[in-house]
Amino acid sequence: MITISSLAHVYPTGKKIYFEDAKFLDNENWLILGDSGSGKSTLLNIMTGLLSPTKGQVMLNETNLYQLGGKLDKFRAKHMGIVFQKPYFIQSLNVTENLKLTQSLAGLSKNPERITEVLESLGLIDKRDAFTKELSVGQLQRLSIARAVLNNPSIIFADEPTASLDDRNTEKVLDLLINHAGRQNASLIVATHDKRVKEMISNIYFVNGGNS
Ligand SMILES: Nc1ncnc2c1ncn2[C@@H]1O[C@H](COP(=O)(O)OP(=O)(O)OP(=O)(O)O)[C@@H](O)[C@H]1O
Repeated sequence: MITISSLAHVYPTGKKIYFEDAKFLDNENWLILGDSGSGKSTLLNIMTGLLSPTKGQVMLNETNLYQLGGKLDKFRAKHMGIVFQKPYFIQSLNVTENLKLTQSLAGLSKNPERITEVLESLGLIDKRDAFTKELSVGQLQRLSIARAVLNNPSIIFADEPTASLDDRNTEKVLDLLINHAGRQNASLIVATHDKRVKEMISNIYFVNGGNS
């Protein structure tokens, strides 16, 4: 479960954004909706520990993210899966090596069986030795999901995961995300503008920019 309370962020430009308190429970799928510029990415960055909020707190179960100090990066790698709008991978490593890196950044021991299992479930096993530049956009997005679910995180975040995908791949990618989150009893939190995604997830958290 992830809980946000009294969250607000002020950018150096003076732009202030306030966020309603919320609890996102295990096994729940949520959409983060809001107009362009309302603060969806800001919220995801705060919830993933990438942007320290000006005020308020983020608790993942019993852990207060912003009290972790130097342990935050390893904590994130172990307990959170993140799918970004544009997948980025280490170009000089192949698919399997990129996933091995995800295990080691979380301080986990090597688990090649888990890598095989995840690649199989995402239809990427025949690409295990390929370099990421050899993958299509849809395959890269599935590899992002592989990386996000690999360490069995308790929460999976996705920021506009379907923006560059056609209808068929959008449905596939969303199905896979929902499926994997469900299998792991994780919560899934998706920020999107995509109407196609809105039909597939029913819990909605609105970001209204908290104009002030
Ligand atoms: N680094 C920054 N410095 C100053 N202002 C910023 C910064 N990042 C975002 N903002 C401002 O904060 C507000 C929220 O931005 P954010 O990217 O979170 O919105 P969003 O809802 O994700 O938008 P979109 O749907 O267009 O991606 C916007 O007004 C934006 O201009």
